[in-house]
Amino acid sequence: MERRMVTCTAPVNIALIKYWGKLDEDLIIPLNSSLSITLHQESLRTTTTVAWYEHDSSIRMWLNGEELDVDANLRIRFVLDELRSRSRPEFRNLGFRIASVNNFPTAAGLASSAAGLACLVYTVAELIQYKETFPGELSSIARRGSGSACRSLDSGFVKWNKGSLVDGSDSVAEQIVDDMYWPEVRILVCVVSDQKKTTSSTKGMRNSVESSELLKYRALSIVDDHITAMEEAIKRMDFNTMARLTMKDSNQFHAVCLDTEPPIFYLNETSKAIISAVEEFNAYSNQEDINELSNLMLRCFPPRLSAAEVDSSSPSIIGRDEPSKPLSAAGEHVLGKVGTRENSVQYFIKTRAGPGPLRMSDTSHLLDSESLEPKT
Ligand SMILES: Nc1ncnc2c1ncn2[C@@H]1O[C@H](COP(=O)(O)OP(=O)(O)OP(=O)(O)O)[C@@H](O)[C@H]1O
Ligand SMILES: C[C@@](O)(CCOP(=O)(O)OP(=O)(O)O)CC(=O)O
Repeated sequence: MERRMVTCTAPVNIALIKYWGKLDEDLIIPLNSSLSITLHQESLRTTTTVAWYEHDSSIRMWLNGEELDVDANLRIRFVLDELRSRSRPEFRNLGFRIASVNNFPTAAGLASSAAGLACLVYTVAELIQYKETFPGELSSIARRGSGSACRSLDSGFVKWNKGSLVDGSDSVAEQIVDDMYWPEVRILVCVVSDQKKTTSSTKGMRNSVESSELLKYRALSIVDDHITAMEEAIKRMDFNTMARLTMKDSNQFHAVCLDTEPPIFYLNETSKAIISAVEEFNAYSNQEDINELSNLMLRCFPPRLSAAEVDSSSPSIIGRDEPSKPLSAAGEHVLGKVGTRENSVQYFIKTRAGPGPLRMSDTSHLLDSESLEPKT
């Protein structure tokens, strides 16, 4: 049999209206619909290579060079078994060899599970040459790997409909507009910490479902209206409404975290100072220019790392070595109020909306074609 190996990349998505809480833990059916922006893969991406293994049905997988215990990772197993069962009959007893790398910190709140599981699903689907039998079918498989992953299979702005069927089959993602629709939108990611979060999203949302009264109110009475308003704002390219709703939802999500027993603290003093600085900047100016904002952020939060220390190949990283530029009057005003906090931010990533998963050429494979282990 011809050896088949496929390599693809997939994007990170950042929720503007957040998914937090499951109606069904096993099926990963969310309590509420959510909506995200797909970030450009020139900045943040997962790359995954999947190869068939002809000798038996075993699965081995390496994440960022370290071998994973696939048997212990039920979600990855589920996704792979689900897709393998949809391959041609002669392939169903074969194994997989998989290598994946994230070009950004894993499990630090930068949606690595979203990019990672979306990439895995897309790459295996390419390998087995699977065509969706209904719109969103691949997103419903990715959802079983990690809820937010279902939103990383499309470009631009994407909505995950919670659905209403008990088996979760209509809990799928759909694109609102693609990445070319509103090309002016820019995203500045402030990496405050690149360490693993102390509470994973899965555990955190489980605790919130069990203990937060605010979460129930949010899911039942607030989110649907916010999703409708957000979708309309995106379609008419109304930046102020989109930004206001995004902040409202993010603050509400952190309020739910505080309302959880035991309380979850994802924001630290630096994240709060960043929020205040952006609020000041918006209140004082009509500036929609990302360069103005990033100049100000660099002055208020001079980063600890240089771009080369993070990833010398990425043009989107703004680090310690970025030359500082003169501030506008608004910037000077905010800097005067907020002050300077050296080394509290690791680095910044300036990016924009981008495409969904992409298939790479054969020269990009992460696995050695003979040993089927990661290339060194
Ligand atoms: N490239 C990848 N391929 C497959 N699985 C991955 C990949 N990257 C991350 N994961 C899985 O996702 C887990 C991390 O998910 P977790 O939800 O804790 O963090 P996060 O996604 O970075 O943060 P958040 O969901 O809050 O944005 C990893 O432990 C691993 O199981
Ligand atoms: C705060 C969030 O990023 C939570 C993401 O949670 P996950 O999708 O990582 O959770 P699981 O479904 O348990 O894998 C909000 C969001 O992306 O919508």
